[in-house]
Amino acid sequence: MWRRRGSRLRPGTHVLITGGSKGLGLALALQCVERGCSVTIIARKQADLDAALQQLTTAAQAAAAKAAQRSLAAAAIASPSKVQALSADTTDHEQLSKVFAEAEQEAGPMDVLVCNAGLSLPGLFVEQDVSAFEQQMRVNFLGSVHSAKAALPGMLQRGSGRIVFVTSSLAILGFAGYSSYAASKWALRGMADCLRNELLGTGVEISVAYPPDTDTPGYAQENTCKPELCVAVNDAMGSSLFSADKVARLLLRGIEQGKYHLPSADLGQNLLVSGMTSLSPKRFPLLVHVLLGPILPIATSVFGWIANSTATKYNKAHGMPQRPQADS
Ligand SMILES: NC(=O)C1=CN([C@@H]2O[C@H](COP(=O)(O)OP(=O)(O)OC[C@H]3O[C@@H](n4cnc5c(N)ncnc54)[C@H](OP(=O)(O)O)[C@@H]3O)[C@@H](O)[C@H]2O)C=CC1
Ligand SMILES: CCCCCCCCCCCCCCCC(=O)[C@@H](N)CO
Repeated sequence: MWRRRGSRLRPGTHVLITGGSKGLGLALALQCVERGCSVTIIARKQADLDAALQQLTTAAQAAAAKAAQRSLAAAAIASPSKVQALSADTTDHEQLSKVFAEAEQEAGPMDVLVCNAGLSLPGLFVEQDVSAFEQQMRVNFLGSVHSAKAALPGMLQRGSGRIVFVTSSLAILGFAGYSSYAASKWALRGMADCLRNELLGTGVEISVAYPPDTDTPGYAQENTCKPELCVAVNDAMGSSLFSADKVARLLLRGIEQGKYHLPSADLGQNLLVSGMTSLSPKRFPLLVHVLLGPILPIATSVFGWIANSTATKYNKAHGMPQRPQADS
């Protein structure tokens, strides 16, 4: 097995989070600040950045006061961690490189980059415009490519760093309503697998996150255009909604442990991730899989059957053209 190097998130560690002004990104930023890390958040809208920066600054002051009370490191007592909020669009390479340089000038070399900025536009394939495919590819996939490309040269030069790609449960499986979104997240997962192999031994490491449904502004937004069929399949599989705090806590734990596949709050999902056929390390030790034997493929088949029968019934009930019946 490969030796993992954890990324301790301690005072002074500089974590840069794209899409850190809201939702999961903001939850991650707040928890990093609580640990005393220097945090840079990046997003487009200035008003949201300002509001987030205020929250982060308050959290940084509280963390410094708490550290002082416990008389921890003198440095932490003297100065709360650095927090900054910078406006950039992750799909614009030039803008992004400029703000990354600015961020590093202020808070030191970037130790951890979290490529989190993204959006979900659910829709049925036959109804959704190609522009939705393009937009999600541009932000979810290419935005993360630009971010990683802007951070990598410095990390390679220093021989250390971690890049975290936030994908989705929909980078492990797929069902009705997510054809455009899942494609962008599967692309990201594929790139991460290749990049991980390419960077072995350089000291720069990769992590991939697969969040489940998470209670964020983005989730509320996607629900305004989610097709009924998508909701039906999602519900039939018993998918639940998790708080951004909980999802963020698990991700940061996985980052600190140096995991490639970051843990999810959902056991079924963790098993699915572990069972993925790829060359990347298993989420659970190989022995667990050997001992589980046929149980995992049987369990995933049951979920597959549920997803398929739900969609088949829905399409029949809602007047989708049906396959002609053979003459009897
Ligand atoms: N919530 C969920 O159920 C799940 C979410 N995810 C993934 O987690 C990530 C975060 O999601 P969530 O917190 O729900 O999203 P939110 O919509 O709540 O927040 C998205 C953040 O990304 C920023 N952002 C969006 N586009 C860009 C861009 N082009 N350049 C820079 N910043 C951008 C937004 O700010 P601004 O608009 O100002 O730029 C905002 O800060 C996404 O990648 C999403 O796909 C994965 C699985 C489940
Ligand atoms: C042993 C086998 C167990 C199988 C468990 C299967 C559980 C399926 C849950 C599907 C959840 C989909 C979440 C989408 C999250 C997302 O990305 C959107 N909210 C877009 O933002």
